[in-house]
Amino acid sequence: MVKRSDRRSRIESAFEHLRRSISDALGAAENAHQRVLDTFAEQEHALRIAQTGAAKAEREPEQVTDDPADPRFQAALARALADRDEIYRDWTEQGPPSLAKLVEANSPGSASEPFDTWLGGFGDGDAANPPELWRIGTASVPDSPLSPDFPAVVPALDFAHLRITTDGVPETAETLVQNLLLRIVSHFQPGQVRIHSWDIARLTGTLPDLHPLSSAGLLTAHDSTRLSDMLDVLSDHIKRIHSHDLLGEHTTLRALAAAHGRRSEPWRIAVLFGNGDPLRDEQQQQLQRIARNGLACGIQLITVDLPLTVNSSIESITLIGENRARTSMTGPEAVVALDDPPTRGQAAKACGSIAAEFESRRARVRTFDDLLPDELWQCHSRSELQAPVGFNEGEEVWVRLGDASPHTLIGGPSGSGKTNFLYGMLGAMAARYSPDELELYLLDFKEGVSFAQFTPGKRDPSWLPHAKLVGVNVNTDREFGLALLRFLSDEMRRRADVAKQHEVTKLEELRAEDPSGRWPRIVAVIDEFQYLFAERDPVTAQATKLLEDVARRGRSQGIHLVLASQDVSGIEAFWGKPAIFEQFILRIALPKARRVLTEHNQAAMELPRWHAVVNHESGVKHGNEIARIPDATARDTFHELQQKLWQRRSAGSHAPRLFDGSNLPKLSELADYRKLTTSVSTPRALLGQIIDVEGTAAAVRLSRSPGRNVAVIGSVPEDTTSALGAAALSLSRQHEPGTIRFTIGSLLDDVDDAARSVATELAERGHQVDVVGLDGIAETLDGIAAGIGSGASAVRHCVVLYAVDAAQTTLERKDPVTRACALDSLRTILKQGPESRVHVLGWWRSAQRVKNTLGMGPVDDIGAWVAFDVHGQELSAFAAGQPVNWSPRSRRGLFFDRSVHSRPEVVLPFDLGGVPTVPAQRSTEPGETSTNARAEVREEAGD
Ligand SMILES: Nc1ncnc2c1ncn2[C@@H]1O[C@H](COP(=O)(O)OP(=O)(O)OP(=O)(O)O)[C@@H](O)[C@H]1O
Repeated sequence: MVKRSDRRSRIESAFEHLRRSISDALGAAENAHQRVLDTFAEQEHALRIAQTGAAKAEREPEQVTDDPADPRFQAALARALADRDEIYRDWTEQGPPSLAKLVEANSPGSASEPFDTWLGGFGDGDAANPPELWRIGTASVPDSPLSPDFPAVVPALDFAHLRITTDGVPETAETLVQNLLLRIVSHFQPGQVRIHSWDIARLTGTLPDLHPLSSAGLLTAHDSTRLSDMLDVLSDHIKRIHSHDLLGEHTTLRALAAAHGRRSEPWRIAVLFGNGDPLRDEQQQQLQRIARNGLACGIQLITVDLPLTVNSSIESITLIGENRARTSMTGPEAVVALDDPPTRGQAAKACGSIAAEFESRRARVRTFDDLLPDELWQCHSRSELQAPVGFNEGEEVWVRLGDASPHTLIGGPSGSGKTNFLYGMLGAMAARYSPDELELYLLDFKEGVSFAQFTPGKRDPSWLPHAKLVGVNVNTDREFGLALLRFLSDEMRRRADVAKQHEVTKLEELRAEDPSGRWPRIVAVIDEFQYLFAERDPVTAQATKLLEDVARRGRSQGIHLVLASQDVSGIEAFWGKPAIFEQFILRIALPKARRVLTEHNQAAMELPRWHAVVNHESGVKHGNEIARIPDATARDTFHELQQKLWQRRSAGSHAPRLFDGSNLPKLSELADYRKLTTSVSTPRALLGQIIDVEGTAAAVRLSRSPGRNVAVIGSVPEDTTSALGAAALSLSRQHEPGTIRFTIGSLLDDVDDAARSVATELAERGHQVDVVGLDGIAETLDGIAAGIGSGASAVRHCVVLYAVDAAQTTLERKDPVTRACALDSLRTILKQGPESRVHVLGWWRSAQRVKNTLGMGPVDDIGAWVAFDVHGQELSAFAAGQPVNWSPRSRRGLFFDRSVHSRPEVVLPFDLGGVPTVPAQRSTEPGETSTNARAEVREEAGD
């Protein structure tokens, strides 16, 4: 029995164990299950919190769970908030302060500062470097921890259009736009920003606080029914700016302004208030086009409730009620609390004073000084030259010489102010560009000394450091115009050759390739240039050819022509050659100028005094800019500037070469004369000065070869004695005493003093000089001829004969015994002398008389000649038989050296300085004088 009860208790305890085990096992499973459920619930909460946003889940937990107290939700929320804080930490600590700092630095003054610090003043912001971002309010990210504030800014002006979408309350948008525009118009000089507004819903225009700007034309409120007018105005601006300002390397006004340090056009901001509906098709398309192309031209659109889709940069602001907005700049998370506006009175007052300031600037009489920059010589001429020349309603009107407008034509009747205009333009350029950036070649064909101011004078030693050449009183010396064109053409070729070596084609590229080289732009001014083409002759033909060359190819080599004329209508060479004329893209028409602008452009006819039409579009009407031209020739204008520039000139700066057609060049000052030295094997006899840019001497080399004699032909003693004297004096300079001797034949009373003066001067220089009169000439020539027969001497012998033909009878007188005459001796000297170092420098009073001396044969013994007041046809025999086209003119000669010339060239006789060319008075008989002179000279020469 015991056994049975034991067994039962064991079974019961076994069951008990089993039950406990089962119970334990079941309990553990339930716990595990619960844990899994909890984890799952928490993750589900986390997922929902993530979908809703941690901040919203915290703010409105019932959006995420039915039981916000559920610890599993709380755990998930705590973790989400901790993660968010971790993610935001960097931004929270550094983002807002660094943003505020960036805005402060990049949006100075009215671009970001509170209204009360600047409202009511006039800005002087740098329009070449405008702020990119403009403040509209204070932003925060409500869902971020601590939610620190930061300034909310939007791009404006060149950088982006602005699209505003309202919440149905357009007044908020209007305040926002007004605030932004107030900041912008107050930032720059009055006039730098122009506003256009249009409101579909309001006939009276919008932006009431800005209304005072409209009195000065700074705000144009367009009629609500005439949107097209506004769009047309903007489209026209874009077209004009493209064809006017953006022709060169720059594709935006902003880039152009950055390169030149100034804004050539004001900004135009167009504000359009719509009603949410798109515009009519063609208006919408036009608006899209403006949006696409406007920013490059400084045209910014601000649209309100107007659908607009463009590829160009556009920022959007969406108003969300209570003066709050979201912007594309700050992203969807940030909310912008828009700035409160200033009071209406404050804003209107500020706009009123901006308008008044603009008006008063516009009305101010601008002077020559206003054409000058604050700092001299700060500009580079790599791509073009530009400078203001006048003012339009107070705004500067600029001219540009560059690829797009290489050359200028200036027209206006006498007294209309052409010379004054040139002074203004050249002054404005010379003040901006240093002489390494700009060189000037200035020629005035009219009588007078208009450009002489640029060269040193007796009272004022200053000169314009940019000027290389100044030609005044050139009216009869058309060859000088030709010489300038030839010089420019040669320079153009030289530049093109160097460019080629650098494998480029244009000056601009050459300057980039050769930054250390000196490649200034050249401006060549020819005033009254019609004189150059005044006759139908070879000068006109050559000038036309050269002008065409320079006009066409000068643009790429930085060579710019500025041609001015009273009347361009009669210039056949010009009008008959469209290829030339087309290159003169910049036209300046002074009041009543004819044919400078196109036929249908009559603007010059209505111009008031001291105004000009400046037109960079070949004179067509839409290129007209009217400018008031300041007085640049009055006292203390150009002259004062020249003084300043002269003081700044570099150490090596030389005064410009002056060609003054009314004065003769002084032999003693001529570079070619001063350069003469004794260390030459073949001396050169200088006869006059060639009409060229350098002022080269007309020189004949007296080598030991046949024909190296010089004939001076003509009946005007002052010219011919100058040529003979200059020849003798220049030869003396190339010989040590004892290595040359002179025999001066003074054969005409009228020139005896001139001959004797030269003889005295030669003797004073230590040379042996014999002066012989009519009485002794035959014997002297016979002696020299006989000497030639006995071989060459080491001493050069110059036989200088004043008026050979005056001794013709004497020379022809035959020796009764030998039947020989001195004329034969002269012919022998002419023929055989040069090889024996004996040269004749003779003056004959006509071409026929030279022939008489030479006899029947050819004229080869006269290798070089200079002729004054002799007609061309008389000279052709002396110029290898070619026709010589020359009408004599006062104080000019024709020079030909058969060994170097293909055709004769024009020369000026020299002013010999102390050595008189013609005697003032005669007191004694020629024979006596000669004898006395001989004695004197021999004495002085120590002979
Ligand atoms: N913008 C101006 N403001 C004041 N005076 C001016 C202005 N332009 C020219 N003048 C004056 O008018 C006169 C004639 O000017 P300027 O010599 O420049 O004319 P021009 O067209 O070159 O005449 P011309 O062909 O006869 O030489 C000068 O006395 C000059 O001082």
